[in-house]
Amino acid sequence: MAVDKVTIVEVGPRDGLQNEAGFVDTSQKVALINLLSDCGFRRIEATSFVSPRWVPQMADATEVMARIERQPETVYSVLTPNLRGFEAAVAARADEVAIFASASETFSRRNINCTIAESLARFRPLADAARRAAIPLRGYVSCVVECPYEGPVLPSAVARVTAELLALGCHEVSLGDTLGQGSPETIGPMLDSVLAVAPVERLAGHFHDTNGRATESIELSLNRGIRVFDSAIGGLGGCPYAPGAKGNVDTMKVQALMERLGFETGLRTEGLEAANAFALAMRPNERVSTQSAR
Ligand SMILES: CC(C)(COP(=O)([O-])OP(=O)([O-])OC[C@H]1O[C@@H](n2cnc3c(N)ncnc32)[C@H](O)[C@@H]1OP(=O)([O-])[O-])[C@@H](O)C(=O)NCCC(=O)NCCSC(=O)C[C@@](C)(O)CC(=O)[O-]
Repeated sequence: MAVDKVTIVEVGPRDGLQNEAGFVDTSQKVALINLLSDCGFRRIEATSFVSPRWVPQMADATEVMARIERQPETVYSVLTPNLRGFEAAVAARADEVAIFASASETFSRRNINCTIAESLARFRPLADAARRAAIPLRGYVSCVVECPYEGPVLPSAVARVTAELLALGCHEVSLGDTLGQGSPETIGPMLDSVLAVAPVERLAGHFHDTNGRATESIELSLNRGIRVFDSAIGGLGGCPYAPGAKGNVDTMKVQALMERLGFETGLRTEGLEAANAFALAMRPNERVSTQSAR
């Protein structure tokens, strides 16, 4: 019988470390990514080319990309908010770039300092440049069920932004429960709405684990046919513009869930344990709370 496969996108080095209090040394970031590369991940989100004034933790993006030991089969992806970030990502030999929009207006303003419509307009030249350079483009939608500033988010708003990102040329859109407040009761209707406008094979789940219910949301998403999930080793991180949000769902938890449900991830247990121990050891006690660039 063919085994059903799931891809885990390891986002700890970016989504995790962007939120740590105090600057994590570049060597530590590089060592973490190298350990993750040894686990068999085919997709690692390594860093982001954003404004260092907004997210100081990612100020060493170019150096991180230059120093990691790349596995030939692994895609090293980076976040890019604008054309400037894209150009820096290309120069750093990123294999994939990710643009990030929000389903909530206030989160969009707090995170990237523009409205949702403005963000989509800003992404267009970036998407065109990515197409010309044949660099795969990933999209994110933040706040798919709840916004830290506006409260519950309408499923139709998530579907609208997802459709726009796909129209821009994203090969995949990752649905972000930024605040980690999702449950099957809220994730279900959101997925219903998104699946009405997007093919399931173009979607990924990105769940933070603030309430410890991320694996329930993943299980529900699996039942709807989603086979790509983002997670962070050691449960690292959060989002600097989502006060109160805890880290991404822990990669070890997702791996255990997939093993229990009979899905193959291609990840090596020994490697995961080593990377997990390293991530836990590098995790400072305190996180950044709300940051403001202005
Ligand atoms: C989008 C901007 C740049 C707008 O920021 P802005 O202030 O409106 O734009 P700006 O053009 O005036 O630029 C401000 C400064 O940044 C510089 N700058 C401008 N662009 C770049 C660049 N690419 N790389 C390096 N520097 C850049 C620019 O040169 C200027 O420098 P200054 O004059 O102050 O010295 C800013 O808001 C920003 O960088 N935001 C990023 C915020 C961020 O990274 N948030 C976390 C990631 S999203 C997330 O975690 C959610 C996700 C994806 O995981 C899914 C989920 O869970 O929901």
